[in-house]
Amino acid sequence: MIEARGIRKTYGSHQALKGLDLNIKEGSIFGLLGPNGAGKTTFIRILNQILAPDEGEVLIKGEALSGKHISRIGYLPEERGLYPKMKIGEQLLYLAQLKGLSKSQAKERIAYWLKRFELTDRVQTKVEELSKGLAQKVQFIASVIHEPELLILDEPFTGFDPVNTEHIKQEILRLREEGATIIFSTHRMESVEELCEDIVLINKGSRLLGGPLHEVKAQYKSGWYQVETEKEWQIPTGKNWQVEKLNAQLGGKAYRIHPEQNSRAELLESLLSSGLIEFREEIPSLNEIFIQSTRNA
Ligand SMILES: Nc1ncnc2c1ncn2[C@@H]1O[C@H](COP(=O)(O)OP(=O)(O)OP(=O)(O)O)[C@@H](O)[C@H]1O
Repeated sequence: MIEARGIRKTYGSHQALKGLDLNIKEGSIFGLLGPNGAGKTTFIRILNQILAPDEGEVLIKGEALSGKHISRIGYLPEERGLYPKMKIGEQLLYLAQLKGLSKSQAKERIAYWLKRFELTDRVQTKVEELSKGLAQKVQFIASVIHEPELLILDEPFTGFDPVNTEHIKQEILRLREEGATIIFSTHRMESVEELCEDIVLINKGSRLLGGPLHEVKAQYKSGWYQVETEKEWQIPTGKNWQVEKLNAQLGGKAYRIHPEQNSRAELLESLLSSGLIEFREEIPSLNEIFIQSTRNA
């Protein structure tokens, strides 16, 4: 859906993007990650054509990104941009028409979305009279009202309570099911783990790592296992395995074990003879991967 090649952007003497390359698959939820100041917003602004790159190109379905794509993109910016004095209904009507909907189409979709978000009775309420979470819902509606093919969500969960966060997650998944490609930028790694198939982590304007989330996680495995056995377990003789004792959770004996490479089968066999209750490979969280990789960069 999106191919970015060699994107460079400089503000004054500061290079915000230093030749960024990335690919985003059609119909996927793509995590655009990176520490503060990495260049994520700059890239998002380039996709939205608020900024032009100094060098490089962005292709959308193989075509150079241009003005004609604007109505096919939806954007939920991190800095929210609603007019505080406008009523919700008027506000959405205005924004939907800006994205190319006719008045009657816009009214129909507004009614549909306000109902979905239980805001129908607030249609005459001014944005400034809404709580942060309700205003966020209106902003979310504004970004999806024209049924964009590409939806860019910058920190979409800010200001939402856990129930509304879950509601928005379900809406995002539903939009993906309906065919939208979604770019999701956030510092909340646990929601990236829940939603994204592919990620890119950018740091200081360049790609640090990326790919399918499960492959990224596999690359960062430490080789440690957490296990619980019914009986005391002894390391088989002649093995140079590292072992730490843990608190048992299931009434047995618990360990953290790092066998030598390619010894997983042997480890399992040995544990089985002590009555294996639980066996779990330690998979690093995306949060750990983020911290470790950006610290080492
Ligand atoms: N208009 C601007 N003028 C000058 N420098 C800018 C401007 N906008 C961004 N920058 C700088 O460019 C770099 C990248 O900023 P950008 O906003 O793209 O980062 P980000 O990854 O979105 O960060 P955050 O996670 O903090 O939102 C930063 O060093 C920032 O200070």
